[in-house]
Amino acid sequence: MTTARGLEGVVATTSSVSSIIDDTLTYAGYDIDDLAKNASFEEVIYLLWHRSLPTQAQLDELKQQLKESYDIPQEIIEHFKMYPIEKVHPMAALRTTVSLLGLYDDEADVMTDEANYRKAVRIQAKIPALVTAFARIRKGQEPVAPKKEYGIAANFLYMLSGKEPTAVEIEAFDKALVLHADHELNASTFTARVCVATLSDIYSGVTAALGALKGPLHGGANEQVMKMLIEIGSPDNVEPYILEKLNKKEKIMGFGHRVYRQGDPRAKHLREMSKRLTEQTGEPQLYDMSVEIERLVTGQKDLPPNVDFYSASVYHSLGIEHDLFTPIFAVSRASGWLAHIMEQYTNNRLIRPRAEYTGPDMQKYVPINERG
Ligand SMILES: CC(=O)SCCNC(=O)CCNC(=O)[C@H](O)C(C)(C)COP(=O)(O)OP(=O)(O)OC[C@H]1O[C@@H](n2cnc3c(N)ncnc32)[C@H](O)[C@@H]1OP(=O)(O)O
Ligand SMILES: O=C([O-])CC(=O)C(=O)O
Repeated sequence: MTTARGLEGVVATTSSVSSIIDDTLTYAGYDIDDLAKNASFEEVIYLLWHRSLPTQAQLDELKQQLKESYDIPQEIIEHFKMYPIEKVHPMAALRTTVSLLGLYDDEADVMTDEANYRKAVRIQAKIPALVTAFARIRKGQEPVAPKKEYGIAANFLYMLSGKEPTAVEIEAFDKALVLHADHELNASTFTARVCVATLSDIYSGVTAALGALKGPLHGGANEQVMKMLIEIGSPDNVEPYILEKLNKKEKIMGFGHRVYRQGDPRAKHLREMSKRLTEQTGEPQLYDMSVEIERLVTGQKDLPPNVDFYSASVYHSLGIEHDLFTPIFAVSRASGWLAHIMEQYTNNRLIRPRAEYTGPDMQKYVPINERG
């Protein structure tokens, strides 16, 4: 048996959802650069779930289905109110309440393709309301009901603040959702596929994926990037801060990637958005610091930024609280998880690798009163 630590380089499944080939990312064959420029998040959801871009009628139908499912059960609002709120991270709240949503779905354990698609629509539609309701309740505010005329991006911003978002904010947020929607067999998607490959239900798969996304080596990195920008404080402090971290062999959040070597194609879009938005909000130093960090980390370690690096200053510029950055990633990535879960069901085999044993040799049981 050969051991691949972290499964590096192991091809664990076939998939037609997305690909990373020679540092180019595609969703069902469409280059991410093309989609970032032209597609809406709802179009991308359709693309990931059907592997083709929708006609206008197909897009309208999906949007309608999503809108009909925007609301979350009142029981979940009441549940949020029972949390020890000051101690609960929004990713923990989201992970818990996606699982809870399954209790209120009569089809939770119905395993037909049609029922799974209907549940995918419901989960995708409700995650924004879960994130924004929790974000408000923890501040003593009532949740804001979704507006049926809004798409997912506009609705998220609206439900979070209770104010009408501007066209610039909606466009930026929608593009961020497009850029984060899927990424081949990343850790959270793999987790989802492992879970549902036991023929467990779709809520279990998304709940498991949320647990994996939460970690700082994966989706949780975007919140850590913002923490670092705040700690650094000013462009002058970037060099001593980064060099000290690198000397101590600490990781710089938002850099490096298991698959990309030349760089993450999504980062340049977020970099450009960060420049524009930080200028508009009067905090250009956040972008300046980010660029200086990139120059140093790339120069010293040859590690380019990943999707999480510039997304931090983008979300901050949209007025979003920093511990909501990873839940926002989940709002988008749910679309990819759901595509992969449905793909796994249609061509399922249990996922069960082996471990190379490194424990003690065969031993004889010793009764407890004879142990030294
Ligand atoms: C959406 C996403 O999930 S994108 C990734 C988000 N995560 C982060 O930004 C966290 C920081 N980055 C990392 O921890 C890693 O680059 C990962 C987890 C993304 C990829 O990890 P792996 O492929 O397992 O690489 P691994 O952690 O083994 O690193 C290889 C080498 O590069 C170094 N390295 C990797 N990333 C970084 C970093 N961000 N800062 C400093 N050094 C790094 C490691 O210290 C290691 O050095 P060594 O060989 O001298 O020990
Ligand atoms: O693919 C990965 O390993 C992590 C990543 O960039 C993502 O999930 O978007």
